[in-house]
Amino acid sequence: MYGSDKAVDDSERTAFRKAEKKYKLYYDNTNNKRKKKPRAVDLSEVIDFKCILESYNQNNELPAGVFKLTSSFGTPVFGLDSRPGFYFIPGALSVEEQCQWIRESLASFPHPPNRTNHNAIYGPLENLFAAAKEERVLVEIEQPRDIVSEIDSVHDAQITPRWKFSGELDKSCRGDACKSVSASVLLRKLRWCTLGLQFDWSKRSYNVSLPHIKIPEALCCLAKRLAKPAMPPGQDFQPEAAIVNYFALGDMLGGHLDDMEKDWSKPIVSISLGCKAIFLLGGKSREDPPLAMFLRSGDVVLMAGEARECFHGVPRIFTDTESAEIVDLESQFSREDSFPFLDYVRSSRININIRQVF
Ligand SMILES: O=C(O)CCC(=O)C(=O)O
Ligand SMILES: [Fe+2]
Repeated sequence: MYGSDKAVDDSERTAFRKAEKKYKLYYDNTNNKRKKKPRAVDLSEVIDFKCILESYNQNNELPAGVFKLTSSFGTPVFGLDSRPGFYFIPGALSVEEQCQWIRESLASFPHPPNRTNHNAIYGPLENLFAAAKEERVLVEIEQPRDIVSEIDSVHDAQITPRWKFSGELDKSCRGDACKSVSASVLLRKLRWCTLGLQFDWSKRSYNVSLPHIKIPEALCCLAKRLAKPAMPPGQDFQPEAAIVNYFALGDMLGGHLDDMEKDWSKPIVSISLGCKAIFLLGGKSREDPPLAMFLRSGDVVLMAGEARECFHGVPRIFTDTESAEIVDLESQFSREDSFPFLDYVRSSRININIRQVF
C-alpha cells in the first residue's frame, strides 16, 4: 500500500513525483514566521468534475476524454477514456450524510478493536474524541517493573494498558518520571484508523487473526450502493475492510497502489469528507504522468479493474476558507451545535476507503 518501495529511491525523477512536488504545500520564504504564506500553485490543469457536472447538466456536453456511465445511479457517474475502471461521482453524498460520516470517523471509528496509528505507541485508546473535547490528558501509568514484565510474558505487550486518559496531570508526576500528552494533540495527530479486517502496515497485509468487528451496517449499505456502477454485472460488493485517512494542512498521501486485496475486479470505494484536496491518478508506472483532479466533500471515487493497477495519491489539501469549499458542512454543523466537529473539519480532510478483501 503506502509502504516503502524501491521506486522511492529514484523518486525525484519520476513523473508521479514531479506532479506531487508541483501540487504539494510549500511556504514562501518570509522572515515573518508567524505569517507563513502558502506558495501559489498553478491549478489550471486540475480536472474539476464539479464544473464538468454543471456543464453536463446545462447543455449535455462533456470535455474530450470524459464519458458519462449509463447506470441507474441517481446522480451522474463519470469515467475517463484513458483510465478504464476509474469512476468519479461528484457530490454523491448529501451534506447530512457527510456530517454523519465525519462524526462517525471521529467519535466512533477510532475505538478498539479498530486500530489507529496511535496503537504502536500507546496501545488501544478509548474515546479519543471525547477525551479531546473534555481537554483530558493521556498519562503513562506507573507500574512496578516486575508486574509489567510478568503481564507482558503472559499477554501481548501491546495490549497491556500502560496509558490512560486523566482529567488533569497527576500531581506526583514530575519531569520525565511521568509521560503525558494531551488528547487534543493526539486527535490532531490521528492519521489512520482501520475498520473490519485489520490491515497490518508492518507486513503490508491483512491480519485476520487480529481482533476485529464487522464494518458498521450503515457503512456497508452505503458502500454497496456506491460500488454498483463499477461492479461486474450480477455481483454484489462485500465490504470487509476500510481505511480511514485523516489529513491536516501539509499532510499528503504519497503515490501508491492498493494491491493487497484478492480480486481486483472489485472496486475500492473512496469517500471524501471535509476540506478540498487534489488527487493524482497516475498510470501503471510511476513514469506515467498522472492526471490531477479536485476531490471535494461528498465526492466518491471508484477504482476497479485496470484502475486498481494505477498509482495514486493525495499531494495537497486546502484549508483556507475560499478553497476548502466546506460552507455547507459548516452551516450544517453550526445548526447542530456541533462545535468540536466544526472545529476539526475546518482544517482537515477525512477519506474513508472501503474494500472487499477476498
Ligand atoms: O485520500 C484519498 O482520497 C485516497 C486514499 C487512498 O488512496 C488510500 O487510502 O489507499
Ligand atoms: Fe489508495
